[in-house]
Amino acid sequence: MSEVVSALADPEERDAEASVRPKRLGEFIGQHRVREQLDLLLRSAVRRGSAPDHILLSGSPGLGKTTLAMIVAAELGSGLRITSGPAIERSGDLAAVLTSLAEGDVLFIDEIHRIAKPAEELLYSAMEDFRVDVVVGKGPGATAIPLDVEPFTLVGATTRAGLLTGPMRDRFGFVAHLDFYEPDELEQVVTRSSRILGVPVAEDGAVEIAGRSRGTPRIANRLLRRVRDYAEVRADGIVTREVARAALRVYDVDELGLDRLDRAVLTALVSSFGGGPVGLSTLAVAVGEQPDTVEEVCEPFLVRAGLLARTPRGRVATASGWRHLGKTPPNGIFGSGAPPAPDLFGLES
Ligand SMILES: Nc1ncnc2c1ncn2[C@@H]1O[C@H](COP(=O)(O)OP(=O)(O)OP(=O)(O)O)[C@@H](O)[C@H]1O
Repeated sequence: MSEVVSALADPEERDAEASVRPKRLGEFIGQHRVREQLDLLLRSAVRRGSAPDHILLSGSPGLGKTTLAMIVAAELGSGLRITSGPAIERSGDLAAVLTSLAEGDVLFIDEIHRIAKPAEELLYSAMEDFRVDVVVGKGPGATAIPLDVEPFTLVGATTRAGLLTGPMRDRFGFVAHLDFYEPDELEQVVTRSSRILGVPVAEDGAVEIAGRSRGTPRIANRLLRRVRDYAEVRADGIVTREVARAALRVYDVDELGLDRLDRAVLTALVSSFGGGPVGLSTLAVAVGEQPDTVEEVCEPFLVRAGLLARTPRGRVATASGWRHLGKTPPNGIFGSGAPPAPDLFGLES
């Protein structure tokens, strides 16, 4: 996957990201409705002196779920424990985390839809009754030992809300979906981060970066760092529109913000499969990526940008998708009339 949108494997990138992470709700840009609702939830809990309801956050990678979980703990003045669904393989792993929580702690479970089934069941009783039954031994001699869990708030994050089981979803008292950000909000993200990082950015430079950030703050911050590198080495250090454009050409980010992988997906769809429909796994093989990456990282933005649509028969390139690649869409193709609806068949999870 392109380094510009890939996950944060690099510790340096992780540190750079942490340094610009908003610490309090008031610093969190955009997502006004979610922010207002969270503000009420947290303030009322503080006033009552009790733990707020469990919180479920869904949305594409890099939209601020981890940031919000940290903010929840900060606003409550509570401790924060962070884990992830794939890291919890056995229910014993989860029981150990749960029973070590202090009263009022916030437990953040990223990718909660990937938690193993037995651990998920253990989580139900912890969320509802602040109690877990730890099974000791095997077979007929196995005994369940009930253990108390201090009242805590679970913050679950998922990129695939549709994959959560009903019982799991029902146990969250507050459910919020994070949307892609508007360009003016991303411009604020870029301006704020440039101040923290000490990078001189002209207004038109911030606008240019924001417009190519795929609606995602993480990408806005990452593009800012790459454009800064370019400005320092090949220009006078100031990020202007021209500098941003030249830098993003080097990094293969086009004017809509599509990177190499996004374009590879769209190109495969149009050139190898005649515009579709084609199944997700076939498309993923064609671009040499995991189906999950194509589905969770590329598709939500391509769908939102109106370049790709998901249909019951598979993925199809819209007329705008063809045109974005400089090709003429065939007659009668999906989306050649009205602008395509983001997810016509409700397949987006
Ligand atoms: N609303 C926001 N305002 C300012 N910066 C933000 C906002 N949301 C996210 N960011 C920035 O984007 C980066 C990525 O955010 P975060 O790690 O919270 O995303 P995420 O949704 O948890 O992603 P993933 O699902 O991949 O873990 C953070 O470093 C943060 O600085």
